[in-house]
Amino acid sequence: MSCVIFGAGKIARGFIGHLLYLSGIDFTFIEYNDTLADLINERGSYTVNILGNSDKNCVVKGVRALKFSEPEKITEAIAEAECVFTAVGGKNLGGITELLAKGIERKAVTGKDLNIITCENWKQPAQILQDAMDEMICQDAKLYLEEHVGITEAVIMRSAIESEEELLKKDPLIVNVQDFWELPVDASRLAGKLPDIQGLKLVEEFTGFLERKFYTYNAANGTVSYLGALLGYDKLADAAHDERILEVLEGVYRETAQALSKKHQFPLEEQLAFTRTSKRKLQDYKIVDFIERNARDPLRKLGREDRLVGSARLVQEYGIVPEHLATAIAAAVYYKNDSDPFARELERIRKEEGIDAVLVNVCGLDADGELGRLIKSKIELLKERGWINE
Ligand SMILES: NC(=O)c1ccc[n+]([C@@H]2O[C@H](COP(=O)([O-])OP(=O)(O)OC[C@H]3O[C@@H](n4cnc5c(N)ncnc54)[C@H](O)[C@@H]3O)[C@@H](O)[C@H]2O)c1
Ligand SMILES: O=P(O)(O)OC[C@@H](O)[C@@H](O)[C@H](O)[C@H](O)CO
Repeated sequence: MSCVIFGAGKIARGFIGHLLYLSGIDFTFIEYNDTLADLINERGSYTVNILGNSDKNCVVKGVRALKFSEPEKITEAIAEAECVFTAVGGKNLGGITELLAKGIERKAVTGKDLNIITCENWKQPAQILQDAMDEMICQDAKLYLEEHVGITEAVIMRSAIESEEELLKKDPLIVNVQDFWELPVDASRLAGKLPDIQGLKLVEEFTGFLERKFYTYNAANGTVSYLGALLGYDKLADAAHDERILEVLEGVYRETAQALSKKHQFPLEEQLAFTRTSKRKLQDYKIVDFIERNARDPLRKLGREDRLVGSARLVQEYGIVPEHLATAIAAAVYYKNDSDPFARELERIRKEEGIDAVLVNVCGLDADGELGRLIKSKIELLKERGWINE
């Protein structure tokens, strides 16, 4: 029995690889970055640090990685696997479809079930892969794809964070993770059975779970991070205790909870309780997480379907004015970080082409539409407060 994990980054190593190792399941990472793949093969092991519960720290041993430049070996690994996970980032899913299709075609010869589980913060990642496979798979493997391949989603609630410089010197593959162990997976799209993986929880009524998590937890992370960055914070939990940020955060929770409970027909109280678990996590000092990690790649995080603009649009659809989400978006538009190429590009667009260009080309909004105007009014408000000084 074996599994394959596309990606060998923080979630791949710090959650999926960790759970598979604890379950005694053999697995192979498939990594785009050759240097990272080489490092994994050279060292063959890495440490997972459980934040606030070091008794549970774990050395994951016997690990190996294939590079994207080894398509034949990747095809073989997928053909031998029972389950394929992806943790590459939603925007990179298109970069793995060719390899995945080849693997499925090879696996078709065996006629055995294969499940593919996305582990991404993204809108409908399983559907993206399903559509791509439907289009790419050769005629001979089409029936196999239909009857024996499940393409489904997991919701990743554990945070996996880069470790401290000192520890990285000893083990460059080390990952710091939240003391959280459950991996919910949409059961309705599976083909046959999954291997017995510690923490994996099959959820029959999955509808909207990923969207609820994305537009609650990640919208909240974005809010705290982009406002926190403006106010000079470095760590997430510190920013999540600042009363000025909390006021916006509580408003964001109210807005998203109302829309999500209406859309997915959950009682509002249940959705509000979910927001409280998000707030507790954000404020947990044991989870040493950084504004920079959470704010990183603002071009993606300001995208039309992503955590802030996506949730603001959803909120509007349900007749609610996304006042607080618009404040968070205004802060994100002004995110600066010279060491992040995506933040540098955002700054360039903002300064050279103007706010409307950010709203149109980054956020996919009409700059003079209701949300566009609301965001611009919040930018003015943040300037008046002295939070934006540009
Ligand atoms: N880190 C977290 O706390 C966390 C929590 C929940 C969900 N997620 C989600 O998990 C996914 C992975 O996040 P992560 O934090 O592990 O990121 P990461 O950057 O640490 O890892 C992503 C890995 O994918 C590799 N990759 C594979 N194919 C690629 C391609 N075609 N182009 C570019 N890179 C490619 C990268 O080289 C990198 O090693 C994302 O969708 C993220 O939103 C992360
Ligand atoms: O992983 P990203 O870059 O999509 O987003 C950064 C964080 O919001 C994210 O990793 C959360 O910590 C994680 O989704 C757990 O809720």
